[in-house]
Amino acid sequence: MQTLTQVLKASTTPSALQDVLMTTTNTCIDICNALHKGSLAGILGVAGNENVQGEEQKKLDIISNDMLKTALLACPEVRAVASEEEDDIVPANTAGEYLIAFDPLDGSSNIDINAMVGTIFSIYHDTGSDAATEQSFLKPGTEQVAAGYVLYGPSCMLVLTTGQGVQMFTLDPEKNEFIQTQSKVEVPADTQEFAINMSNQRFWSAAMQTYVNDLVAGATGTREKDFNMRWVAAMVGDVHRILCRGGIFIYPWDSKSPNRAGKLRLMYEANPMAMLIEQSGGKAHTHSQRILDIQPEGIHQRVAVILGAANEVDKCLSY
Ligand SMILES: O=P(O)(O)OC[C@H]1O[C@](O)(COP(=O)(O)O)[C@@H](O)[C@@H]1O
Ligand SMILES: [Mg+2]
Ligand SMILES: [Mg+2]
Repeated sequence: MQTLTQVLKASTTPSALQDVLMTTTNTCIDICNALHKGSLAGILGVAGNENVQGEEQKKLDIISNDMLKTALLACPEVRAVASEEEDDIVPANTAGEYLIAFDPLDGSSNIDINAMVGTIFSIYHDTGSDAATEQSFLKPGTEQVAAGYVLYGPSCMLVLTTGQGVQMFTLDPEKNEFIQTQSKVEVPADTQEFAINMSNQRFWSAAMQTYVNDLVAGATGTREKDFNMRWVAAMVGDVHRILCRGGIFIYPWDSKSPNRAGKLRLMYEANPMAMLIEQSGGKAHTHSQRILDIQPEGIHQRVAVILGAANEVDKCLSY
């Protein structure tokens, strides 16, 4: 079995990008080790601040953000970073060639119940003689050169794409190294499993309510087949399930917050997951367009997300 380093060395991935990927994923191993210490290290609970999006920050949101920021700013190939937990982009080395956007800890509400969380990252190529600005990051997801996540679950896993399919790696905790455990991930086009936060049902659009009602009606309704439901409450866990055994994941627009397009963030969550899903043969859309085609207007922009099994995403959009 090959290590991540060996897989990258044998690929056409530019060596500078390999450095960025190794820095990112090695830092995730450090985050994993910190998570495993849990209460023993005094790292659980709330930090007492809000992020730029008005969400309560957990101590681990800040710790994992600081760990990634510190490591990436010290990497000569990194031009700038953007994070869900930072108000503004953080310029690094002007001569660096890569921009990294990340959600340092996805599924924050799961931390205190010892359930699945993860780190999601998205990488763009960018050069220039001046320091990077927010504008440098505002590229559509089609321009990502790599995307992935590290899932801190019963085992620690890295799921990665550099635009040539999706590979899975499992952390060997004795060697502190990711080992390739799946070389080609494929999402089946059809499914009988969906993921959505049902408690928001009355706030969805009429069309979304009809679509989900038809799923719930199962074999007795127009779909004429039963559907199972799962909700990890961490996008990283729900997307991982879809990459492992298929399904559809939806975080739609809702009228609880009518002025925002959705809950999830385009740069840190939707774009990297959309690249992974498309690279595995699935689809990723908002209510009206392909996620990877969106021209971002701001680094903290939110979007509605409908992703997973290609035929089921099409079915949902047909409503
Ligand atoms: O609280 P809800 O509605 O179940 O939302 C869960 C969703 O929110 C998120 O936790 C948002 O991510 P953060 O934890 O990074 O803010 C997603 O991972 C997840 O899909
Ligand atoms: Mg998140
Ligand atoms: Mg987060």
